[in-house]
Amino acid sequence: MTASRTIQIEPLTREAYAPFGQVIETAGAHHYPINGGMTERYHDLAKVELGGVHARPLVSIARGQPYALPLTLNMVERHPLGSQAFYPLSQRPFLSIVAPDEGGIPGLPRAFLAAAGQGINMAMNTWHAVLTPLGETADFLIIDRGGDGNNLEEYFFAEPYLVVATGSILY
Ligand SMILES: NC(=O)N[C@@H](O)C(=O)O
Ligand code: NI
Repeated sequence: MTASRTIQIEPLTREAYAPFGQVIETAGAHHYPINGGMTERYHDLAKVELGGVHARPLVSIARGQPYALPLTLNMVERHPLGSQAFYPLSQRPFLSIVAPDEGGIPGLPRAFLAAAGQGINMAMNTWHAVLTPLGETADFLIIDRGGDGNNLEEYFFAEPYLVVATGSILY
C-alpha cells in the first residue's frame, strides 16, 4: 500500500465536513425551550434533500456490524436523488468516509471520526463509504430518500485506500 493511498482519520467538525454535508449535534446548535420549558429543542440541524419522482423521506434503523482499523476502502457510493443521515442511537463513535466529486468520479477520500453524540447528514450525491461503525455492533437512525428511480451509484477504486487511525485518534 503506497503512502498516497493511506487516509488518516480526522476529527469530525462542522467546518471540515461542510463540503460534504452537516454534522448533527447539540454543540453549537440553535436551540430554544418548548413545551412550557420542559424540553429544549435543538432545531433544524440538517438539510434533508429529496429529489426525483414521488420522493418521500424514509426513517429507518440500521444495526451495523463494526469494522476493524486499519480499514481497506475498496468502494464508495452516492445517492443522486437524496441526502442520507445517520444518527447513532448509542454513544459510540463511527466513521464517516466521504470524497469530493471530480468529473463524475470520487476524488481523495477523507475519513472523519464521529465522536459520541455526533451524527451526520450527507448532502445529495455525495460520495461516501457505507455506514462504518467501530468497536461494537451499533444502531443508527437513518433519514434518507424513498421514491421512484435508482438512488444508488457505486464506484470501485482501481487500487484500494487504507484508512488508518493516527495516535491522536482514539475510538
Ligand atoms: N442503503 C443504506 O441504507 N445505507 C447505505 O446507503 C450506506 O451509506 O450505508
Ligand atoms: Ni449510502
